[in-house]
Amino acid sequence: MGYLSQPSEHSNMKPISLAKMDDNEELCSYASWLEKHPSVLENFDKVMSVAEGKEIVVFLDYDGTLSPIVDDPDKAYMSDAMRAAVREVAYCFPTAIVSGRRKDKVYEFVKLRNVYYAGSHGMDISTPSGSSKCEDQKHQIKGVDEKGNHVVHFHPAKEFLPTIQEIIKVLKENTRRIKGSMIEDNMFCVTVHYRCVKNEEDISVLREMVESTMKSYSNFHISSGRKVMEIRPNVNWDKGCALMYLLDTLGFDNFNNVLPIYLGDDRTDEDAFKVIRHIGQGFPIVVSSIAKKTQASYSLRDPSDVLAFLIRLTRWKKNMLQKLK
Ligand SMILES: O=P(O)(O)OC[C@H]1O[C@H](O[C@H]2O[C@H](CO)[C@@H](O)[C@H](O)[C@H]2O)[C@H](O)[C@@H](O)[C@@H]1O
Repeated sequence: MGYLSQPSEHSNMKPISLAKMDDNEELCSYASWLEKHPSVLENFDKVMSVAEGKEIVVFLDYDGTLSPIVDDPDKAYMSDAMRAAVREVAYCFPTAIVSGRRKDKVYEFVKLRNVYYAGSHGMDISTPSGSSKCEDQKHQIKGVDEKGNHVVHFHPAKEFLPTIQEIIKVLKENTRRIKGSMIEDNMFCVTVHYRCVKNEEDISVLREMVESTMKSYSNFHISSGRKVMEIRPNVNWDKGCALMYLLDTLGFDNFNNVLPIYLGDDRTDEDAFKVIRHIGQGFPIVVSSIAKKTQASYSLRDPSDVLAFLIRLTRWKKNMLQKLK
């Protein structure tokens, strides 16, 4: 299943216990953390000095990166200013949004036709032509995307769809009495939300309920996110593999010249950060206002910093083009 031999953390994984269910663990002071993961905004010119002449490809996570974290996942709207900035960036560079959410939902929020979308933590990708290098040809199927374009869909977890629907039904039933909890259908994965569960004891009960339910589904594993438990099928695929797949299918498989920029705030984005480190060039950028363990080289504080960075990136490209005239 692996793509370009990416190592998997999830193969043969059983449901695991969640040692930590909070948003993030603060490690040290933000100031000392910033020395290791400097702000890409404050060091913009220095950082971008290596980018001249390179093919920049931009990858953006959605929740917590393009939209602020809110209580109701159905109301995680991005601002018009952010939408305009992403649109401009996508005119300048190939741009993809890689989200844990189902792809159609992300498109509903973003509403931009000039970006690529990868949903369900990368397990739902549509690109113009698919990949000839992909080891997993049987999961590439011709179809039509949300924008009405003829595309090749890549669905590495397709076989799991009926079981995922069953899990959603069972989880909704089993967790019904936990006030504030919510089960989100993310197509190829499931998210159990507890941001609005006010009673601490209920959070522990919810965790036990989910773990005990998932004992019957050994082909799935549980990971943690920002006040969520994520239930994902055991396929060797993550946001890092999605990044590689997108680079390849969009024609950027010559790693000498490509410079991926990936912005994300969550644990699942760390897989993409690792891949960029492995490629050896590009900018893994974590969005965080607290010090936390990360593979990212640079940081941005919050979505408003992300907005400022995207605007700056577009301006940089326009200046470059101006210089060439
Ligand atoms: O990969 P992402 O685009 O970052 O998606 C990860 C999860 O994001 C959403 O949940 C998070 O944002 C919600 C809205 O702000 C918030 O209420 C929740 O507590 C956060 O965890 C989304 O609802 C999940 O399905 C995604 O898996």
